[in-house]
Amino acid sequence: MLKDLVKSEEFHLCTYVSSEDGKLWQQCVWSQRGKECTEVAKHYITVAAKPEYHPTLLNIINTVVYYSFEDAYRVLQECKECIPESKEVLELADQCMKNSTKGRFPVIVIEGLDATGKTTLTQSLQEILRGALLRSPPGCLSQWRARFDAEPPLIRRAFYALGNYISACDIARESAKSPVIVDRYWHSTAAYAIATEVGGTLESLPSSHSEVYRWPRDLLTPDLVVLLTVRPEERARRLLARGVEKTREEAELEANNLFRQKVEEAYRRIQDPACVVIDASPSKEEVLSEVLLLIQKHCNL
Ligand SMILES: Nc1nc2c(ncn2[C@@H]2O[C@H](COP(=O)(O)OP(=O)(O)OP(=O)(O)O)[C@@H](O)[C@H]2O)c(=O)[nH]1
Ligand SMILES: Nc1ncnc2c1ncn2[C@@H]1O[C@H](COP(=O)(O)OP(=O)(O)O)[C@@H](O)[C@H]1O
Repeated sequence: MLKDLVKSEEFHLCTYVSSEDGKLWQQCVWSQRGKECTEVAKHYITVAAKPEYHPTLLNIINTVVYYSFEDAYRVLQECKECIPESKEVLELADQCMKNSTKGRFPVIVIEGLDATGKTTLTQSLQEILRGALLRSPPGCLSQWRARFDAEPPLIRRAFYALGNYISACDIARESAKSPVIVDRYWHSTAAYAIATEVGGTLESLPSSHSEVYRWPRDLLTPDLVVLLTVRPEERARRLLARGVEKTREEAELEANNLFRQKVEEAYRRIQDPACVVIDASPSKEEVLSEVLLLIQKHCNL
């Protein structure tokens, strides 16, 4: 490109030089074919204060993380012409009560990266607590999941957000009858969206008090959220042993340690309710008994 510039009749070029006193200057030069370069401007470069939010954060709220049913619903409404499946998702969303209210029984959400043991633990908890086992996105959306996973973040995350609201409707109904165990819910939606959208290192994640981690006002709040964590090598061993096809994001988690760390850190920063972190590396039986103790303590069960 530079050689194309030099061939052109005239061009402007900026270079950065430091003066003896250590100051940094931007020197803009202008040149005409065959003539000497002429300095046209010289600017002193100063260090700006670190912005409150990482630039990639500014477009997260309500474009990849949704904080109300309406915001997520509106995105899929816009997609009805180009993604016909949106109509059916919206019809299911229409049937769910907005602002579903939790029943008198406790609602426990189990979160964690793939292969941390959520499926195993939630099935055992369902049996022991004689509760209902739900998941987000709910089964009624499974047939369209791959379709929306292929869409850009704006649409994909709206799909998962609506999935949480539809699951919330099921949680409200079931928690009137028995304890409810949920395999993934809002924390997964927010953590994967934030970790995917925020570039850079762990330091680029919004600070723990950022509004990006707040719980949606209109989404049913669980009594307890347990985050299962496992050492990366143990998780890889379990994934291999399970031999199940990974989602694109799981493949990404495998390949990209930084992305995995960002997802886990985003999980930990979400508030109201915050996750209770459990090391799920021990045996299934040990993990189960630790989580049961936690449930007894938090939910008086
Ligand atoms: N459930 C859920 N999954 C999401 C969401 N956003 C992204 N994902 C992706 O979907 C993958 C897992 O979806 P699941 O339906 O839980 O698939 P699974 O095989 O049951 O995963 P495990 O529950 O970890 O066994 C996650 O690992 C993410 O890569 C979300 O909002 N909710
Ligand atoms: N505590 C544990 N110790 C050893 N292996 C486990 C444990 N929990 C689950 N597993 C095994 O790890 C694999 C992934 O577990 P799974 O429950 O499917 O995780 P997730 O639902 O989080 O993806 C399965 O083969 C399962 O049998």
